[in-house]
Amino acid sequence: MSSSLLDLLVSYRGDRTALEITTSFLLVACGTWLAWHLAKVVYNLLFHPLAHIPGPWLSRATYIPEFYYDVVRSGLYTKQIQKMHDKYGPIVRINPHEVHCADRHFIDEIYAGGNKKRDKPVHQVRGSGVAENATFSTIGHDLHRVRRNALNKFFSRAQVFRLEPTIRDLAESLCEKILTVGKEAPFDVTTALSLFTTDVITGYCLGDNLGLVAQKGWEPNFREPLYAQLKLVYLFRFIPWLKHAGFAMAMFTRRLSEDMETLFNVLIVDMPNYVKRAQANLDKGVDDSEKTVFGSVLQSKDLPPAEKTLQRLVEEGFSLFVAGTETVSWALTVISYHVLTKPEILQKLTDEVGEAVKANGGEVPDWKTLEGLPYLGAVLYEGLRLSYGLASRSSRVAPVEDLFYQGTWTPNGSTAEKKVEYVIPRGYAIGMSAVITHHDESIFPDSHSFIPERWLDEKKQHRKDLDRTLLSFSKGTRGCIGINLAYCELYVLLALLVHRVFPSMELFETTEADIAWDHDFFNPFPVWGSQGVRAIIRG
Ligand code: HEM
Repeated sequence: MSSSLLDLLVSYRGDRTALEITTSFLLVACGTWLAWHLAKVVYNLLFHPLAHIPGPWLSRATYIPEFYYDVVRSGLYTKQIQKMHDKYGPIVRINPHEVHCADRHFIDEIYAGGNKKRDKPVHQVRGSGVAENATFSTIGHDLHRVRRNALNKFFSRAQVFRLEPTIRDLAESLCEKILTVGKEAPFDVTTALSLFTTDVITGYCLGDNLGLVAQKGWEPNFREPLYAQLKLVYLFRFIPWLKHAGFAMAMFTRRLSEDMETLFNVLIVDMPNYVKRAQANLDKGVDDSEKTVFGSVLQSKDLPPAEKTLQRLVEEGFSLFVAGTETVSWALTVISYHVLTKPEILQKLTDEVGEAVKANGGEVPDWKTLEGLPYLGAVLYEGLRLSYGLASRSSRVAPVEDLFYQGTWTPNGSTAEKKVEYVIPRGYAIGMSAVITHHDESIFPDSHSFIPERWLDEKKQHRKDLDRTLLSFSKGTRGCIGINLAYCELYVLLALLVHRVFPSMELFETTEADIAWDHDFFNPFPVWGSQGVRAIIRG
């Protein structure tokens, strides 16, 4: 405190020292702060609209447990949520304003489609970093519908069929690269696959792929920089302004790593240029709405001009880039691990794909034909189940209707089934987590094992009832828009890997711990210190 201010304070209260006045002021401020928070705790526990939902008192009263487990302990809150379900039942309150559900029968209510309105919770969306105006991060249902409709056509099945030859070329090139570069030294499988997924998404959405598969080795790639961004998502939920500081810092330090430098060049230099190019083409009357996502969005008649600004489109592009790379490469990594460690599964898969290749004149058939191969499909679905998509919960808010939950629960140590009924009032978040639902033993027995056969019925047909519980792509109006593109990539690349690469590929110093979910930052992460899934080409 400056001496003139001290003088002033002393002159006002001559009988007390400035120190005493300052101390009193601080005590009053702290007391008010404490009283306010205590009042909030009492309100949250006793009078809040979610007060009737069970859960640990500290989670019902404050965000402290979520902050502690997700930020301080790094992505561990989902595990605590699992424990809460074990103790309190299928519906639990995990923070003052949010409920979590572990009952698959409620999926269609939470992740509703059609005309039911579903917002995303603000707390969750804050984690989306700088792409806060992308479709993925849109909070309100109505704005989300407008933004998503503008993208829908570009991600339709018909559009993916049109671009399948490009995906196929890249998949063939990746197999070639693995077979040659993979002979020299063990390589990281996820990184190799992410070169393909990055090229696909940039080629598909921007019209130009980045040429990562075509480059000589595995570097540069975006895996580490993207993971570094993901590791901040929970921190941003609690301190949202940090995302701008974090972005500025990353800009400042980007020259420290070649990968970071390349990623930032794509996001900050290339992405705006792609938007400008699409706008220039539109102005010239050139129709590239089927070639680039920006061309498609700029031509949308439903989207008002405010939604077509350079900044918003760059954020949309950034979000597509992130959503479309790690998800696909992680699913294929998990599948590769299981197939290569289970000879009987590899054999069945090789036989089925081999037959299809024979019937197709020696070539791996197209996506449509591959979709008809039951065992290949079963392996893919089982891989999607155990790679989870998003590992952290994804919640929805029903803004104009209360949700009624009715279910049953048998508490631990009891044999008696209890009826459970709750109303989740409108305006409050409720979500589920794939890492919990995908281990519901009532529908996926021996759920931690990789068993493709569970997806096949007696007639070797795909079991649709299991699909209804698969949350890998989420469900409803906010479900994955890239699902067709993802399936095309997964079918085509997996069939090529089985036919051409797996016969000479061996895992290198890799165990199940390298793929099993240990913690999460949106995406699932294996145990700290994991060296990743590594492999080498023999012979
Ligand atoms: C195996 C691959 C993939 C998985 C497992 C996956 C999973 C998911 C999940 C779980 C969501 C819902 C997110 C939420 O609830 O907040 C989602 C949304 C989304 N995904 Fe995917 N995804 C995959 C591939 C792709 C691809 C290739 C793209 C391509 C662009 C993509 C683009 C998106 C977008 C834009 C959204 C937001 C949709 C919206 O909010 O309307 N995803 N994805």
